Amino acid sequence: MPVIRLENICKTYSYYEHGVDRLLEILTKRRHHEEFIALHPLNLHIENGQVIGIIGNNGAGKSTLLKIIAGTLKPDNGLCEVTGRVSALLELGGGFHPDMTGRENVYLNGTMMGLTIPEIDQIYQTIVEFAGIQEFMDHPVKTYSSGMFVRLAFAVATCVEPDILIVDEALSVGDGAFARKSFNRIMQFKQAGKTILFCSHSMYQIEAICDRVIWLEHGQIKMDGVPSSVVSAYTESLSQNTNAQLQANTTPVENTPVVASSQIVEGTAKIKEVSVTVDGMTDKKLDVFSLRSELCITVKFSSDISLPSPTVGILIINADGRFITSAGTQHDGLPIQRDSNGIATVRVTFPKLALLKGEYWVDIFLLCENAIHVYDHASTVATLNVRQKGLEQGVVSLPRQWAQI
Ligand SMILES: Nc1ncnc2c1ncn2[C@@H]1O[C@H](COP(=O)(O)OP(=O)(O)OP(=O)(O)O)[C@@H](O)[C@H]1O
Repeated sequence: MPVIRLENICKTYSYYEHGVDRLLEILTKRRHHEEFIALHPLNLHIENGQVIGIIGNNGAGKSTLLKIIAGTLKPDNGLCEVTGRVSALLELGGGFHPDMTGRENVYLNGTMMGLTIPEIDQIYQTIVEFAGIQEFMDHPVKTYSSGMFVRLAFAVATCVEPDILIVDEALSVGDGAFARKSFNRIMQFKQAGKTILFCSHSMYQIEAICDRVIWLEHGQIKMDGVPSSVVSAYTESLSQNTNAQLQANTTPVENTPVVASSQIVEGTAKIKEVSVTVDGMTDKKLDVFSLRSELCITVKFSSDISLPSPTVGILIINADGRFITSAGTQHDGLPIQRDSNGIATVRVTFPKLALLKGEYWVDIFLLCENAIHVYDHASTVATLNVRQKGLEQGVVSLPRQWAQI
């Protein structure tokens, strides 16, 4: 039986150009507003324990859908049935009263989620410890920084033992050590078999976490299925639109950049240096001879030594924004030994690089030990300009054997 059942749910927003237009509409009984359909009639069933990724372009209707499931927004029509306690992290400070203290807001939110005061008393300390803002709990939340807001909201949402957790990734993870902690928390929910709805623009994380993905486009379900299929169809559609945008938005950084320096913040890790060489040459733009050149990428990072060693990932992207290939120390089984300061350097070599002609960019990721949470990302550390002999087509040359039968 589904724990979430939506039948013919739809939502239209009204826009009034001037405040007075609402009044005019009532008085004149004539329409003085524009309408925008955010969700067309939509049907969706979600089973208990499923981890659902919601993806789609800006304005596709993801937040609208999630707010309806969370019960903070009423649909215009249709049936929305949700079984169990729902915790949602959708709007920064949503559900918090600005004039009330952190402590009062914990009690307010807890009661709104159906907990009794003794039940909230029992989890209060866990919430405070998870949020790590003990000394601010008696201050009004309007004095909080956005980071403190996120910490408290995440702690409340996940400590009340919800059956269904709805998370907008952008609002859940915050930064620094808290990012890792909150990500681990989401993974614990997954392992405990809870239902999770996870909205993110990071396709990597969607694929890593979810077991079903729903792609929304213009307020309709464009695709619903296993993550690998939906994510590749979505990224394919993005790559058709983003070529020009990517070119405009990406400023290649110097090769061998010092991305971060000195002391590492507790619970985090940083890329310190990256060096990309082709046949021993280092430059911002590198010439590569298909199937002959050797590409060598060296990454130095620093990390919190009290945590397991981070893992390193390399992503090669073409000028259309398509992910051509990736390689990671976790996937490839390289154990990384760090020095006593948490520093290590790893190198990956691609002999006889099998890319075909074209321009490619190299991105570097520093990830947690499970290669899910991203600590740090260095974008376009090098541009590879690949030339080739002959007319072989496509982006990669596959090893092969021909035979006449
Ligand atoms: N309260 C509102 N009043 C009017 N229009 C709204 C309101 N909330 C959302 N919209 C509009 O509805 C559409 C869908 O918005 P929604 O926030 O659901 O999209 P989204 O997929 O979550 O986008 P994003 O990825 O940018 O968060 C957008 O065009 C948005 O401008």
